[in-house]
Amino acid sequence: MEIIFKHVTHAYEANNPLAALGLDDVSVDIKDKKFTAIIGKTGSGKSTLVRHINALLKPTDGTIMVGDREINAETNNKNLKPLRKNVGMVFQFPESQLFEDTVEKDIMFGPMNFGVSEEDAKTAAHDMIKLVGLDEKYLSKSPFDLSGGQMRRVAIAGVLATHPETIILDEPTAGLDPVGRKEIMDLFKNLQSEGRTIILITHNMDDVANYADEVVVMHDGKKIAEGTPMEVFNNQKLLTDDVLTLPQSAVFAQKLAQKYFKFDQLPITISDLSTEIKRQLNGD
Ligand SMILES: Nc1ncnc2c1ncn2[C@@H]1O[C@H](COP(=O)(O)OP(=O)(O)OP(=O)(O)O)[C@@H](O)[C@H]1O
Repeated sequence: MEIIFKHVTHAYEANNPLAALGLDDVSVDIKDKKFTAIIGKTGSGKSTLVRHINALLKPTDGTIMVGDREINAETNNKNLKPLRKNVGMVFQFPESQLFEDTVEKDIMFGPMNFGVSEEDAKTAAHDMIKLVGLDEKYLSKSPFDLSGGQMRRVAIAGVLATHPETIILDEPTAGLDPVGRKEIMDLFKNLQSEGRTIILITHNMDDVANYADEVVVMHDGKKIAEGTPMEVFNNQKLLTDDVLTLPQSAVFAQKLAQKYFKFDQLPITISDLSTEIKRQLNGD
């Protein structure tokens, strides 16, 4: 689903003209079926931006088009269910939202809340637990007997069980080990290849380089850049202004460029870097 922000401003403290804006005149087009990463320092407005997509927050000014649904300052809270069914949101530490006494009931909660029958919700729970890489035997366990990584997967399964077309992830891998992180990121990339639109907030620049098609850079409530990961990580102004950090491969390439190698564009993934090094060593 295409999501278009048109001049969106969000004032958390509308009555205080001195307070910083959560969003300041942001226009951005998040493309259908793409994997878009939202990056920027702490407090730059990333979470505020994505919370407008399912109308958890309403703009003070401007509009957001989510498919053909418009969200603006006047949008009321009635009839938001179709939107929220279509836009699944995985918050930071989603396991903190688990509350049922079995994993199965927890995963079924979302679909049943959206009017799906108990039988279909059960089927969804069985399908989704496998999709997130857990055995069906976990369905009868208490979510609170699981490890942190397993709880995270159950919480994600609960969001996926409503079959949202767009999935918003607010640092979904925070606190996971590298293997757990890669498995979860690969899962989201697979969901994208099945036709979902993925929006990821992250502080992990390697995940941006490895998984995203598009990047939006936020700073002080404003969108200050957008483009492919290659374009954004090679944007000298962003680097000089210290608004973003680089993926590890690009940092390594910068070091190599001080002595032995020359890069017209900084490689941003291990595979790009090794291809470029091989090319230069062969004198191509
Ligand atoms: N509930 C709130 N009330 C008042 N101000 C808020 C509220 N939530 C966020 N803000 C402010 O809005 C601005 C943007 O915050 P936001 O949480 O969107 O940033 P972020 O980029 O997601 O940060 P982080 O990376 O730490 O999650 C910050 O100045 C923040 O202090």
